Amino acid sequence: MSINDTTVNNGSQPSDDRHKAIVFIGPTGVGKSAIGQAFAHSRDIGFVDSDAVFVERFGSIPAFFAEHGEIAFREREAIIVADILARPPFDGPYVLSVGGGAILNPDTRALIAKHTVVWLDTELEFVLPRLLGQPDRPLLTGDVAAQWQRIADERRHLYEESATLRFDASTGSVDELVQRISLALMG
Ligand SMILES: Nc1ncnc2c1ncn2[C@@H]1O[C@H](COP(=O)(O)OP(=O)(O)O)[C@@H](O)[C@H]1O
Ligand SMILES: O=C(O)C1=C[C@@H](OP(=O)(O)O)[C@@H](O)[C@H](O)C1
Ligand SMILES: [Mg+2]
Repeated sequence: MSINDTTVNNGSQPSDDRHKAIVFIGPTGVGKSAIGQAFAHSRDIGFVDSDAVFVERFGSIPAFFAEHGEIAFREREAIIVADILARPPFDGPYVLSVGGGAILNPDTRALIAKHTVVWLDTELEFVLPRLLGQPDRPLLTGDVAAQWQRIADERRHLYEESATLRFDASTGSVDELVQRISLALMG
């Protein structure tokens, strides 16, 4: 199965462009953190990753999952995203990359709907080599391929409903993807 490169919805736009975020969502391993950061750098705007903020505040994500469980993680993740969007650490537009499960929270979905939401989409075959090399994702235990596919399938409708723009991030370098996303966003 292949994914069409881009799909643009007429998503709601924030009233105040000064604080407009470009929010990267999508399944774990697709490149939200790497591409979000490179995209921000290319446009000389701020970048924040909600997982990085989580680690600053609460330490390692796998250790937190092991000690407190997913529900506790989700509660803190939702608060972090809400804090960033309410009080952005930058003046002007900025990029926010969230964790793959952030969109599970309905309040988070409502908050990001006021911004430009870029869904980085892909399929298992493209991310699996990366995931196998990075055993730091607490939901991907045991059969990593089966777990990734199950989680991606469960969340797909939430990515779809949240996205302003869907982008096939399966192939291409980070810099190439940044250029393609820029073109798709700016026209
Ligand atoms: N297009 C790409 N090409 C090559 N490596 C990539 C690409 N996108 C991401 N990566 C690498 O894959 C890994 C997972 O990317 P990451 O940005 O952490 O994904 P996410 O935040 O969506 O989980 C990182 O090591 C990253 O550098
Ligand atoms: O998919 C998920 O539920 C998660 C994805 C991770 O972020 P990335 O999507 O950036 O890997 C991180 O938030 C945590 O391990 C949970
Ligand atoms: Mg990430």
